[in-house]
Amino acid sequence: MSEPMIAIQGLTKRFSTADGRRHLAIDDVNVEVAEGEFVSILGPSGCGKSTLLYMVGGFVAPSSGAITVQGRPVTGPGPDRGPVFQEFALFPWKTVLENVMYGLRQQGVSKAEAEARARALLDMVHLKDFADFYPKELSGGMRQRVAIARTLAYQPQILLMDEPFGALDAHTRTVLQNELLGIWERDRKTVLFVTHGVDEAVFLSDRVVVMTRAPGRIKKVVEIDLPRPRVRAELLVNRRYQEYIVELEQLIEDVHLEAAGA
Ligand SMILES: Nc1ncnc2c1ncn2[C@@H]1O[C@H](COP(=O)(O)OP(=O)(O)OP(=O)(O)O)[C@@H](O)[C@H]1O
Repeated sequence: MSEPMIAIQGLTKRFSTADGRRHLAIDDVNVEVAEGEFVSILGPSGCGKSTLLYMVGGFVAPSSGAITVQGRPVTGPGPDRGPVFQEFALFPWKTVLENVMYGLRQQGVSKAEAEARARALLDMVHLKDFADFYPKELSGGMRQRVAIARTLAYQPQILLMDEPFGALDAHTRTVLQNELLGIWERDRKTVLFVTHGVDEAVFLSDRVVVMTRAPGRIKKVVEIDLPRPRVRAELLVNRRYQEYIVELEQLIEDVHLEAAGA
């Protein structure tokens, strides 16, 4: 088997709480993600999904265990891993075009080339006519599209997405899920995608990693064996799709019951 794109081994994270105690957030997580694979992390609030993603991004250091990307240990952020995190807001004082160009300019790409690439990406996320707008003039869905374009601009091999569509209305979420799948099917980046949504996880993913309540451990990894390209209307009447939804809903319910001591 070829080397995994991301290998997470024995990963543990402890935080110090305000009163000086140590809080175990992630406990002995082991998972491998293959190149080009779309893997979602699903679990209850506070189980450590974001922390796991931030550690892969190199923004948070593990307490123990190891993360490698293409065999190289993660020691900090790098251009091979592109974050799409809600709190990584767009620069409000820059236009949409300037926001998408920013990372490229930082990397030393010439202004003309950065602009050409940024415009092509804005076209891809259906925002070509909004290049000169400022973030505050856009809807939440449009802002999230800009954030995705900005990350794609510097061509990371891995996309790290932390509930990127969580704050959007149901219709916009569906539209952006379709767009993300379209982009992914075209250039097959490796994606690690944190979500609370069972249907979102099944629709998008090759595999879904279900986590327990805190401290977050892996409860089960469910392989989603559904044909691609995926068309929502077809999946909704697909019996296997429905079975995955039921299986994952049941797993999430079990996680909550276990935590309640039932
Ligand atoms: N910087 C930090 N300092 C102390 N504790 C932290 C820090 N970051 C996260 N935690 C704790 O680690 C645990 C996991 O948090 P995390 O945000 O990773 O969970 P999550 O599964 O992403 O939650 P949600 O689904 O609600 O976003 C929580 O108990 C949280 O309070």
